[in-house]
Amino acid sequence: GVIKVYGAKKAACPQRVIACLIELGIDYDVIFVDLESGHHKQPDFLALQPFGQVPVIEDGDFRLYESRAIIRYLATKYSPKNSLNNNLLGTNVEEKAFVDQWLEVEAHHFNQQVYNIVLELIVFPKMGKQTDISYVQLLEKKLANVLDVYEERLSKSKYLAGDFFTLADLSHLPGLRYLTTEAKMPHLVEDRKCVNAWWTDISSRPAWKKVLSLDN
Ligand SMILES: N[C@@H](CCC(=O)N[C@@H](CS(=O)(=O)O)C(=O)NCC(=O)O)C(=O)O
Repeated sequence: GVIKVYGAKKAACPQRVIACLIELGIDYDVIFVDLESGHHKQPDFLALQPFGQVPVIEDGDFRLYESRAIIRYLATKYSPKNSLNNNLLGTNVEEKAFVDQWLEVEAHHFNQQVYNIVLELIVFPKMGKQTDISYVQLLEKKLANVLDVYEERLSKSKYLAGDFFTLADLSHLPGLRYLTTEAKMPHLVEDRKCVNAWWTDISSRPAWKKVLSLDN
């Protein structure tokens, strides 16, 4: 049956899952969860996801949350077997390990800064809360140091895990989009030749462009 994605098409972590579903050519339905109205904190949703966050997927009677766990599950279950150039999980043990390494780096180093930048620059102002500019400047500095590591890696490898696009690259798409648009920090990407070439490449993939064309 069709996979259900509880979330919103404009929300970063649901976008991570939807991009993966489209890359794999899997049918899905988004069940809108209105974060603005706090639906994600209501008992009916908390029964699906105890932390009150989106996305959650349902694949038949199998339910899963945490977007990075979801994309690993989808790629494992639905990747065309023995396909070389579009195996999102990597094609050998070392490459698979690099996919895991860079997914962890994205979650613990990259996303850590981007998430707080988005809170300070986008979420808090919507809630009438002041932006802590000096904290944003600290986050930007930390993120610059993280992206220097990416620049070094991408000077040696076309994609983070090797010669092909994998979940490690895909996982960065929502955060990099925020950074280069609403967060008004495109220089963090554009000032780094290899990071910029990588971002241009992965963000021009049809699946990601499809995600950006979805409403709500
Ligand atoms: N680690 C989780 C994070 C999910 C998350 O933070 N989702 C946000 C929405 S978004 O960041 O994806 O846009 C959310 O539900 N926030 C509401 C809340 O945390 O109360 C994942 O990867 O799924």
